[in-house]
Formats: sequence, structure tokens, C-alpha cells
Amino acid sequence: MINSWAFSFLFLILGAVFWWILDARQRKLLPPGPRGLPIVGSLLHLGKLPHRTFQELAKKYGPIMSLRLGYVSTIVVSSPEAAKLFLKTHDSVFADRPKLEAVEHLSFGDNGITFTNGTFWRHVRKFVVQELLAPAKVNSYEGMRREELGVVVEEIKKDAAAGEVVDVSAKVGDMIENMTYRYLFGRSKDDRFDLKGIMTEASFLAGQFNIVDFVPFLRPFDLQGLARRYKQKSKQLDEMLELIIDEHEQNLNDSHKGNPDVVDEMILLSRNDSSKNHHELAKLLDRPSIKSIVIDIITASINTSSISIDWILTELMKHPTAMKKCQEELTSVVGLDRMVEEKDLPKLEYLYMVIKEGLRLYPIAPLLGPHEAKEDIMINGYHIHKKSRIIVNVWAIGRDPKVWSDNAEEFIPERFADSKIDLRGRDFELLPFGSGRRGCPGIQLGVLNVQLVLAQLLHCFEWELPAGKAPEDLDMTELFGLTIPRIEHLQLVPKIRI
Ligand code: HEM
Repeated sequence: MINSWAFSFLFLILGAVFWWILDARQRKLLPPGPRGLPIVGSLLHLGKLPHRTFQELAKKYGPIMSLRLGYVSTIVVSSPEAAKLFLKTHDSVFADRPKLEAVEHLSFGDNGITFTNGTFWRHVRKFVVQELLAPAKVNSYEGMRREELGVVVEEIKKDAAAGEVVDVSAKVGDMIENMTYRYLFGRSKDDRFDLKGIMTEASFLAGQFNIVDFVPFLRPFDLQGLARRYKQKSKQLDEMLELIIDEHEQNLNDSHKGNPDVVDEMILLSRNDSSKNHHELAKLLDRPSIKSIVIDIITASINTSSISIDWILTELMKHPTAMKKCQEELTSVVGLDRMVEEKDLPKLEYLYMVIKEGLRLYPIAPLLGPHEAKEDIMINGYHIHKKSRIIVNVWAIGRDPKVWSDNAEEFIPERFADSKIDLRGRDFELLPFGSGRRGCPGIQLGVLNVQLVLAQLLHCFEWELPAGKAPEDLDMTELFGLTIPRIEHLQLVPKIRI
């Protein structure tokens, strides 16, 4: 009997020693990184602009860095080679998203596309890519985009005639909002409610580092007050979306419309009444998931395109030579007797270089969306634990002098003149749309929006800063959230060009 007790005790001790050695070995095999504080780890050191903090830390610890955020082991990736390892070579291991408190509230229980995983996510993503964002679908809305842009150009012409200052950020934001609603809901902005305003606040809240996602036992205390604000936004969103879906259901009951909008497509699918071949998704799609998908598409499409346009136009105001080159190109490709058409866009090569340069310096999602390791894996001799949070710092990659030379911080579109680097996720130096399984499915529409709006604004107008403001007064500081808007709106004085 004593022998068996002694044996069990010895077995336990050996087990504990073995575990300790293994754990110590694994800790040793983690990528280098800062030692954090007990419990919170490095959470309190992230500052207001975490992408910049990570960029500084990576200079010390290297392109694959590990740090602890609360209880979450976090890997920050900051070079093209390392990004390729995580987003291409081992893409299947890192294609999951972590569970976040914000998503639970703001995305109606984690039913959409951006923050779901597994079978549901695969079916929704396939449906979105094949039906809602397919090139043919995107192209079928060319007339709608021409109409919306035409309205804005006319409004700006009136402002120009009156010599007024235009809030370009707000104008472009409203226009992309209208385009997105017509695509999703079949109608432009609904004056009954401010969906974009609420979505902007929700997206800002969702982008904050919420301590509860890293130290779960603090959840009941809601120390940052975020849960309270998520719930408030969620309630407002829910009321609006319920109304929108009810109206669509009613319309579908009354008559089948010609060109179904995105909400129609989803309702028809959920009723097994769709001509589209997505039977597996049809079984899973319900009202909360339709709401979630709508929210995800609004979040992913409005602020991304408009904020990108805003940054690029601001850089052009600071670089009049680049602005002039864009306009000369427009004159030669389009002529001065008509507005830009979508068919002109592929010929606007310099403008495309300007857009790549803008998105290199200001990738609207500087840390992409968060990824999570599905299993334990060794990468470059480092041990990455299952459930580790993976952060790809495309902000740092886009500004790395080793990749972009010593002028990496400067806006020089000509750097792309003899370069094959594109922004569609195949070149890991430039990842504004991410890459791999989680890469942006709306890239075609996103690039089209940015190209079309910039081309039209530069073709129809000359732009000047308001009296007393010089280019160097433009504040190029960003705010951090799910996206990074510029800290101030771009206010410009238009002069009619064509
Ligand atoms: C300039 C415009 C845009 C930019 C820069 C952009 C960028 C991005 C980025 C960086 C991601 C995350 C990639 C990752 O986590 O690895 C993403 C995801 C996503 N984007 Fe875009 N995007 C843009 C426009 C759009 C548009 C117009 C739509 C749809 C209408 C869209 C739909 C989505 C969706 C649904 C996801 C989540 C994909 C998933 O998790 O599977 N995006 N986008």
C-alpha cells in the first residue's frame, strides 16, 4: 500500500517536473518580445495608436514578436516575409478570428462573415463572394454609381460657384454611404435614421482594445464602459435593421422585383426561394445572421473606401506635382468634354500608382482583422500556441525602410513606376486588403470606389485649401479604431475644371 502511494506521489512529481520543463522550453521557443506586467501583460503599453507602438517594438524585437496581452498570447508580424508565412504558407492555421465581446453585441451573436469561423463562415463567405460581390453584380451597379457621383458633382459645382468651402470628407462619406445602401437595400440613405453615424461609433468602439477580451474575469466590471455602449448601439442598430428587413419581406410578398438587392437575395435564400445554389447556407441563414451580414458589409465597405479616398486626396493637396500629373493624365485619357466613366479607369495608370502609394502609407485597417491560431505550430523555429492572437502590422510593413528604402515615410507615387507590386494580396509588401482566406472579398468594389471617386473629383474640379491654410497645416495624425480616419475632416475650396 505504502509503495503504491509512494509510486503515485513520485509519478505526480515527475509529471509536474516534466510539464514544467516542457512549458519552460515552449516559453523559450516563443518569439522574442517585451516582458509584460503580471495579469495585464503589455496591454497598458499599447497607447492610443497601437499600430505605431507595435512598429516601434518590432524594431527592437524583430518581425515575429510575441507579447502577452492580458492572458492572450499575441504574435505581432511586421515584415513581408513573416506575413507570407502566416497568411499564405500556413494560412489554414491562422484563418480563424478570436471571439470578441464587441462582436457578441454589435454583430447579433457572432452570425455574420467577418468574425465567424468554421462551416458557417465558409458558406457565408462563398455566398458573399459568388453572389453579392461577384464582378458581374458589382458591374451591374455602374449606372447607380454614375448617378450618385453625378449628384455630388452638381452639388460641388454649386459650392464652387458660390465660392464655398466644402467638407470633402463628409461629402464623400455620404456618397459612399448612399451607394452602399442602394446596393444593400435598394434605396439610398433613409432619413428616418442615421445608420452610418451609429455604425461609425460602433466601428470605433469595436476597434478599441477591450480589456475583457484579454482578461475575461474582469467582464462583470465593464471597467472601460464598453459593454454598456455596445449594448446601446446594438439596440439602435437592431431597431433599424428589423424595420428594413420587415419592409423587404413585405415587398417580396407583394411582388418579385427585377434586380434583387442584397437583403432580398438573403431573404429569398433563407426562404428556400432563391435561384442561387447555396443550399447549405440556406439551412443556416436566419434573421439574426441576415442582420449580422448586413452590419458586416456596411462596416467593411463605407468607412474603408471613404477614409482611403480622404487620405489620398489629402496627400495630393500636400503634393501639387502629383495632383497635376493625375489631372494631366485625366485630360489625355478622358478629354475635357465629358466626365470620367468606369471604362476609363484601367487607363489611368498614374492615378493607380497614387492609390497604391496612399494605401501603403494609410492602410485603413493597419493591423488587419485579428487572426487566431487554430492549433499549435512551429514557425521559423518559434512555437506559436493554439489560440494565440495574430496581429499583422501592415502599417509597419508599408513603412519599413528595408522594404521601401529610406524615403518610406514620404508620399512618392513614382516608386511604383517600374514595380510589379500590386495591392491585391499577392505581394506581401503591400497588404491594404489583407491576403489569403481572410483577405478582403470586397477588393474589386473597394478599389473601384476609390478609383472612380478620386478620378471624378480630380477631373471635374481644381482644389484649393481655404484661405490662410497651407499644406503643412494639414494634420496627418490618425485615430485608431477598426479603421484609421484622419483626425480632422478635409475642407477644400473647389473651382470648376470641366
Ligand atoms: C478601400 C476599400 C477596402 C479596404 C482597404 C478593405 C480592407 C479590408 C481588410 C484589411 C480586411 C481584413 C483582412 C484580414 O483580416 O486579413 C477586410 C475584410 C473584409 N472586407 Fe474589405 N476592404 C475594403 C472594401 C470592402 C468592401 C467594399 C466590402 C464589401 C462590400 C468589403 C468586405 C469585407 C469583408 C466582408 C471582410 C471580412 C472577410 C472575412 O473575414 O472573411 N471590403 N477588408
